[in-house]
Amino acid sequence: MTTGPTIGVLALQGDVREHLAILETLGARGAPVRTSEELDGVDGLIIPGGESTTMWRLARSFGLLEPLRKHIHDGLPAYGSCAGMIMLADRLEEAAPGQETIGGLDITVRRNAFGRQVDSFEAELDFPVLGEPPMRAVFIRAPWVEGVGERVEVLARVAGRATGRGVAHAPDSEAVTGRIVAVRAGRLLATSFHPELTADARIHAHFLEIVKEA
Ligand SMILES: NC(=O)CC[C@H](N)C(=O)O
Repeated sequence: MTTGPTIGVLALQGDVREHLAILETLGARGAPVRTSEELDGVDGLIIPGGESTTMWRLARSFGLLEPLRKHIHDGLPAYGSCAGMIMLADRLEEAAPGQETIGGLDITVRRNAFGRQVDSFEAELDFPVLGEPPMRAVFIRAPWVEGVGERVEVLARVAGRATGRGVAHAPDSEAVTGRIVAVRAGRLLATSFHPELTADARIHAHFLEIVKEA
């Protein structure tokens, strides 16, 4: 019997259900991951948006931090959105005291980079590997990528055409224009924004391709 890959969604905290729902629309098998046994059974892992400090503390107290590090070091494909990007970063700016990450991606990520009063905004992003149309990206207290290592491919940057959403304001476009918000290095993919909150499934489909190649 041929079956597709199983994609785990780290289910300690954050928007787990939204990722599982998108996987379902793509016909992929999603599975929440809370234990190291559940982690052993997946072919790829999504780390959702949420709050990276909470996710880190829970991963540590559930004894998942080291298993996560080991699997990712050994080549498990992983995709992190927002807090998930923070969890995959090798280096953090504005980390909470003592905050650790899983790491694996040779990037420096600045937490809450778009500013305190700018809790939330949407922007159209050119995302060449996904083609047309541009990606409508939702940023919620989002990080940006401050710097990338040599082997990291930059997939998208903020173009400055941002619109306010809810009570938040559009960010000052001069300060944010050109900021890196999506990267890939080998089997690791990360975005500052939340594709799981829009109907656009192209990032998840792209991640499924990475998993299938691996
Ligand atoms: N929407 C998000 O995932 C926000 C991330 C959050 N600011 C953090 O540091 O974890």
